[in-house]
Amino acid sequence: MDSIKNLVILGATGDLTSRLLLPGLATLLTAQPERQVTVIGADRQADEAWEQTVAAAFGTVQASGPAVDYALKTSSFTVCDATSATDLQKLLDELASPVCLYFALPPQVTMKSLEVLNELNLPEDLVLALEKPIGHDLESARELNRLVGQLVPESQTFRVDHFLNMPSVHSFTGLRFANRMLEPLLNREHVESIEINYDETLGLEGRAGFYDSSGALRDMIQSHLLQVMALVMMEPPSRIDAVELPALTAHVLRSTRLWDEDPARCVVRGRYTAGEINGKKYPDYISEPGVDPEKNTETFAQVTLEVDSWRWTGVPVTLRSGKAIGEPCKELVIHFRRPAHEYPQFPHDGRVPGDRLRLLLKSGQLEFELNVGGPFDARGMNRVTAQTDTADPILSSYGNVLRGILDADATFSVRGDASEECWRLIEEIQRGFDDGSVPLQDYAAGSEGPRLPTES
Ligand SMILES: O=P(O)(O)OC[C@H]1O[C@@H](O)[C@H](O)[C@@H](O)[C@@H]1O
Repeated sequence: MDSIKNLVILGATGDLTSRLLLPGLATLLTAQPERQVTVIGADRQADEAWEQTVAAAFGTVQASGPAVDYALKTSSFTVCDATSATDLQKLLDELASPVCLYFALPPQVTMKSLEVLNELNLPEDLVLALEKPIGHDLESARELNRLVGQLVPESQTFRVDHFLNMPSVHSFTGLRFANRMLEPLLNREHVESIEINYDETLGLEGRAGFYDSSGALRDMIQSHLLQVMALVMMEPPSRIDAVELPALTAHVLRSTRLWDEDPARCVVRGRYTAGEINGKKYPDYISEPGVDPEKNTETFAQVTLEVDSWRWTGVPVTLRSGKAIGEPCKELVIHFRRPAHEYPQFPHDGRVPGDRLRLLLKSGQLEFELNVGGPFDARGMNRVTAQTDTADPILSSYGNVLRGILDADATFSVRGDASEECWRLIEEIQRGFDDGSVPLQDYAAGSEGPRLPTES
């Protein structure tokens, strides 16, 4: 399929468009000056300031060059109710194919819109881009995937996950397969445990409407962290393409189960209470406007899993994400096993600690924490941290997302069955929430989060 020239954003007046989609597109257009993309903003109400919105969003990333100028010149806004058959048919009839419909809409509206599209004559090469959440449980995810499958083939369906498209996550894939230092070690023989942590200082930030029905488990673990885990732990692909990666990441997710049958022993959940971070005061989560205290929504979730496969059985993988955390880590950490043999000349009678590789997800910086020093060196053995700065990416996460969509390349998109596997796991965890075996612990905003199972 030709690369897509007409990008329709449904829900264009929303925050996602101005904060992430348009700046992401601008990074792509700056990097690829020959690309011609026309952005059509669409929403129920007219937006007289659309051109300024596009220009301002492009300005946030210092976009420049012919592709940026072309997009600024050709962009337009159209009034379109995404749940109206007449509006959608008119919109599609007026645009030259191939077209992408990007659903930057609340999930219920997206679902309604997909149902309406099912009644229309759709162009054969129509591409659909769907934001998370894909459903709210396993059954609704299946229903959504079934509906989308009636509209367009899977290869034209993009379930967006911007973590899968983070520059740091892409560069880890490069590090793993572009040299021999890492891939031979990534298995149960050499790896002790893996952590993926995404703690944020952010609190609710006025998002109760969405977040209070979601919580940390669904907002962050169901989607982003499980996807990153699957990419990091997949078998080596024979090609890096939209056939291999979605198949291999789905394989990891199918092999994943809770570390312990009893969620109480491998899941932690918490909710922040009042506190302060960097001089900013946070109220109790339950006092935030729009929050329903009866919902018991968690703002912190930690889950330990096992990928039950020849490569990974026995290696605990912990995924963690919390809001209002004092010193937030956003990282992938691979803990290696200790050396296979002990030498009395080494510290602690030879029991030196295992090495550690840490990837900072936001900056892309890599840290290797290694044991170094000679056995007869009077100074003894040291730990050194070597840092590799891979920051300054050309495309932002959403730039990568949009490159994939506009080139109809689903290599870093979430396949339907993978989204369902994630819900299978979430439902197992949810059972521990519902029966009270995983208590909702309080933690003060600004602290490290709730107490973990190993802490007294
Ligand atoms: O750090 P980033 O790229 O903004 O991603 C984190 C955000 O990802 C979003 O998908 C979640 O809904 C937010 O709650 C979260 O804060």
